[in-house]
This record gives sequence, structure tokens and C-alpha cells, in this order.
Amino acid sequence: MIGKIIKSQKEIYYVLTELDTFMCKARGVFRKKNIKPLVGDNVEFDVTENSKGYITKILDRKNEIKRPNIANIDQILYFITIKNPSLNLFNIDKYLAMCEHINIDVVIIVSKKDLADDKDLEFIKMYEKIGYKLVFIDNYNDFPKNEILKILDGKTSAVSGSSGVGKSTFLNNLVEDEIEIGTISEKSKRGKNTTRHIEIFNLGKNTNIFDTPGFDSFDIDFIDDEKDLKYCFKEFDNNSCKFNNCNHINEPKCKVKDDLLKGFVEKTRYENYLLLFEEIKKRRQTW
Ligand SMILES: Nc1nc2c(ncn2[C@@H]2O[C@H](COP(=O)(O)OP(=O)(O)OP(=O)(O)O)[C@@H](O)[C@H]2O)c(=O)[nH]1
Ligand SMILES: [Zn+2]
Repeated sequence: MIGKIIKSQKEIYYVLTELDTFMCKARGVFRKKNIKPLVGDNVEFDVTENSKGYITKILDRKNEIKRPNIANIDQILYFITIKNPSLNLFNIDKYLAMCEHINIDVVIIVSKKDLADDKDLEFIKMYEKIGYKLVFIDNYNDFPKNEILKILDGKTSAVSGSSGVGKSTFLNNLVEDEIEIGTISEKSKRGKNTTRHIEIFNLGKNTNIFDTPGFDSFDIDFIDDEKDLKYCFKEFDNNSCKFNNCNHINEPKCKVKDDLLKGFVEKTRYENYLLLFEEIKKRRQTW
């Protein structure tokens, strides 16, 4: 049979088919080859008894994300907040760059809009100008369910973003299943996230949404060479500088720096580009 892994817990993989969800183990051959089935994988499996089975083959992956380790994503719903937790533009630009690098579409969900000033909400719209889709939500009083369902339709999406940005509350608004919701203060006391495992919710034929653990920041181990970073900033015009290998830092007659002066490239974006560039370079040099 063929199905999709929608959840994994302690070496048990929950495989969803049109008939049922099967609890499967992976054949030892995967361990020998050092391959681990991932949530999101489409797999072939043999049924052994009632709703149980063994995974025999992992079908080709469209893509794979390392942290959280999931496969076959069409788009990421990336949650950010202006307040509680407060906005961190560096983390946002780093995350967006990663998504560009591995070629996954991102929809930015601006969560807890009820806590934000109009000025800040206006500022964050710069990401719309860059070309990202932005959806503003208030999980309790203004949840644009139809707009969200339209965005999710027919795709496998992953929810991501720092701890406490409202991902579980959002998923609760979308699916009937109970998802544990914690408060930020409780969580920081315990020093870990409430979302403990990775799971997919099926919202209808071919429409799936992952729930992934929150994280605050992560290392850029996905871009090996800082010279590739410029292609991960959507708004950079990489073809109009004097030097065609221009990194837009100290080179003369640079179109990107020109655009920065003209306000076509946002100052914070350019500054974060420089910081990331240095971070990747340092990493590469210390290897
Ligand atoms: N004011 C406001 N509070 C919200 C909103 N959405 C969620 N919250 C609150 O924010 C806190 C964190 O929400 P969660 O949904 O648990 O956040 P999370 O992103 O799933 O957190 P992790 O599981 O740690 O990744 C809870 O106390 C929620 O009640 C919102 O739109 N507005
Ligand atoms: Zn340049």
C-alpha cells in the first residue's frame, strides 16, 4: 500500500491512506543505509495485521527541511509577531533566506495583530512589496479562516515560527483536534516548547498541514557559501552591477547599494544581509 507519514513518535510512523491510518515500523534496511523516514514522506508499506505494518520504501522526496526534519513541503506558513514575542527582523530575514535557498514558498502570517500598533503593521508590509504574501491574523477576534483555507487548498504546508507566536491556537482554529496550548510564561519556566512532536493534519483531499515545534533561531547550515546569499534576497537586482559577481558590499557601481539609497531596498533588509553574509563566511572559514 501507499500512504503518507503524518506523525512519528518513538520509531512508530503513522501512515495515512484513503482507508485508514496505519501504525508502521521501518524495516531494518533503512537503519543500515542510515535513512530515516520523515513526516511528510510518501511511503510504500506492507500491512501485517489490523492497522499495522512495515514501511518498505520511501518514495522520492520533493524537498527536505533539516530542523524540523520534514519532507515534501509545498509552502511554509511562517508566523511572526510584532509584540509578545517581539519582532526580530534578523531572524525573519534569515528564515526567509533559507526558504529561498531551498526553494520553498513562504506565506508570512503576522499573528497577534491585536497587540500591534498600526505603525508597526504598516512597516511590516514592506515584505509584501518584496513579494511575499502576508496575512494578518488575530486568533481570537479576527481569524480569516476562508482566506487561510484558500491558501492551504491542495497543498502540503508547514507551520513554523518562534515559540509563543500563536501557531497552536491557529491550528486549533483550523482543525477540530485538540492541540495543546501553553502560555509563554509557563513555557519559559519549563524552558521548552509545548509542541513536542511533528504531526500533519489532513484538511481534505491533498490538503495537509504540518505542526512543527517552535524554535527561536537556528544556524545557517544550509548556505555553505556566502556568495550564494545574494540570490536569497528576492528584491536584490543581481544582474545590473558593474561586476557581475558583485556581492553588493564594497564594490563600486553597485545596483543594490543604489537601490538602497533610493529606498527600493529596505535598510533593515540590507543590514541583515551584511550580518548574514559575515556569519556564513565565518562559519566557512572555521571549518
Ligand atoms: N493577543 C493574542 N494572543 C494570542 C493570539 N494567538 C495566540 N495567543 C496567545 O499566545 C500564547 C501562545 O500561543 P500558542 O498558540 O501556544 O503559540 P505556539 O506558537 O503554538 O507556541 P509553541 O507551541 O511554543 O511553538 C497563548 O497564551 C495564546 O493564548 C492572538 O492572535 N492574539
Ligand atoms: Zn552589487
